[in-house]
Amino acid sequence: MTQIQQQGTVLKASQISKTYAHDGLQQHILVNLDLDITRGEYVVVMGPSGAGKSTLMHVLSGMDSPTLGEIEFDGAAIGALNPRRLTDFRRDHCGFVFQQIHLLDSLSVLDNVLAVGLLGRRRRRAEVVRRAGELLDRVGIEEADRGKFPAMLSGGEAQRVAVVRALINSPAVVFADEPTGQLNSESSSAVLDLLGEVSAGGQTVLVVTHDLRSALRGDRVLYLRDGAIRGECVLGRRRDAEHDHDRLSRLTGFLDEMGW
Ligand SMILES: Nc1ncnc2c1ncn2[C@@H]1O[C@H](COP(=O)(O)OP(=O)(O)OP(=O)(O)O)[C@@H](O)[C@H]1O
Repeated sequence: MTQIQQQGTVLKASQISKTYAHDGLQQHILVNLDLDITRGEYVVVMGPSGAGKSTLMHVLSGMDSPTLGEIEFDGAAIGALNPRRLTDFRRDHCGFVFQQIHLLDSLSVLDNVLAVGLLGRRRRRAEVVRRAGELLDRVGIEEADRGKFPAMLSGGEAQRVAVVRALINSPAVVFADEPTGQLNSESSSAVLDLLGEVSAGGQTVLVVTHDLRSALRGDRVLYLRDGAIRGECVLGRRRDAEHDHDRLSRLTGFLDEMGW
């Protein structure tokens, strides 16, 4: 895998389809979908339940493979990687906030984060510990809670730890499926601020959400229905996204048009 380009397309999906077979019937979840994502872009995916949003995230991140079509990361087809290289790709370049990727029950909060932070790349432990502390502070996980095991956390706390774990390696692409689904307004803002910052710093962020406030943070909002992108709303970059009325009216207008 080559070095990440400084600009241009970081992730490209060409004519991807995903089909599942149920009782002899085929269910087409993604249908001939094309998508180009620019390095550093903050892309939001919205759409009705069952539209294929999570499936799209799984396929784009190499967690699952498309039935047809190709995904390229930085110009290299990830479908051509053998299982070991694919694991390396995910470890070195991707961060995940997916419901299916649970925290490890046998590790404390801090160790869950460090386990990912110390994987693969040679990084100084002290530096990883410092960064973990900084990120945990940012999402409001107190020092006293960092020795706790996942079973002792609320759903919202676990979700915030999962966000920190996804960011600890400064991955090129952060895939976040409903990262604020279990959070109150204050914690949501903390998580969304962090995602905005990493994107401003050049990392690419992909967020699936049903929440308008979360969607307002995106540079571009895609609307997925029946496995295809039915439209997109380019909001552009804006720091104070939640208080920008023009941005809100453009997004709500777009979502009305999409039948949301
Ligand atoms: N592994 C699987 N095997 C069979 N069907 C699947 C599988 N994964 C997803 N599906 C089906 O694909 C469809 C799309 O699911 P997906 O989770 O991608 O939708 P979504 O847009 O993320 O929905 P939601 O907003 O409710 O999370 C659903 O009908 C789901 O049942």
